[in-house]
Amino acid sequence: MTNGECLIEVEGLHTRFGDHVVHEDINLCVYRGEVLALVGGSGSGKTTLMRQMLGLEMPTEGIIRVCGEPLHSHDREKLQGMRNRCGVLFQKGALFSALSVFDNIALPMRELRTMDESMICDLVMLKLKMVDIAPEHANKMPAELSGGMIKRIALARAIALDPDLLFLDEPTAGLDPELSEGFVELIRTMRTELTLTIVMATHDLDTLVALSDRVAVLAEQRIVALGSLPEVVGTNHPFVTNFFRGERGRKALGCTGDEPESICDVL
Ligand SMILES: Nc1ncnc2c1ncn2[C@@H]1O[C@H](COP(=O)(O)OP(=O)(O)OP(=O)(O)O)[C@@H](O)[C@H]1O
Repeated sequence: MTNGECLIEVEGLHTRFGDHVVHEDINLCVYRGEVLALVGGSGSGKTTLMRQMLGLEMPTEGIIRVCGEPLHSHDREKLQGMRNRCGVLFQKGALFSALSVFDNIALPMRELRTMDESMICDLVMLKLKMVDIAPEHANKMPAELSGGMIKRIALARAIALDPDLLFLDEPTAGLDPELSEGFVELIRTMRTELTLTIVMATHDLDTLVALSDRVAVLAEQRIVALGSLPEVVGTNHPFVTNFFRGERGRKALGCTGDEPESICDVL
């Protein structure tokens, strides 16, 4: 799945907002082709780290390299080119409320200024199809849509420019378990079809288990655990213990009590 190439490399990253220290010496590599999940308490700096990886915010110290090139030394044009290779599904503001479904998905294509309207129309309809939304919804406004549809359309916009990298901030937040399962399945399909590398922040254990190849746990301003799910679950850190162990963790990890020598042993 991955070829060992660091698509995103974070080195010695520190983030401070005034006196408030959010990150202290974060070092991380996101391998091409993997799904890396960022896990941590509220305010542990997951969203900030993703925004920094996108070049939307500057760390106080440290370097982020994308494809080997330091992000924050990029000029505006280069940064925009890099951003065009990234799709983003942020928790808040998933869609522009004043734009129709069609125009929301068309927006990144129009901003490129390289496609004519007929090509944009074909591509928007294709993206809608990819996320399982019927064409008759194209002219609807976001206020007319259910939460599940908004997520799918926001995903269609995130993949509008066929990105290499997808950032997902709490992708299943606000969805009931059934819708959440369907959405996770859709992300899995996209990941395979588009050979995406995904960085995702989530509190949801089911989403984490279903999608991630590796997990990075942010706590006390640092990465306190990093690795595959079994490696992380086996870590003896209070946040990890609270987050993964107990009934909730056993359920999400599918532990029935009959597994010989498995991840479930430590839960
Ligand atoms: N622009 C900013 N100015 C000041 N403080 C900020 C700014 N952006 C983020 N913060 C603070 O940095 C901390 C980390 O925020 P961030 O949103 O990255 O956390 P998070 O782990 O994504 O949280 P959640 O799980 O609640 O979304 C928070 O305490 C937040 O208030």
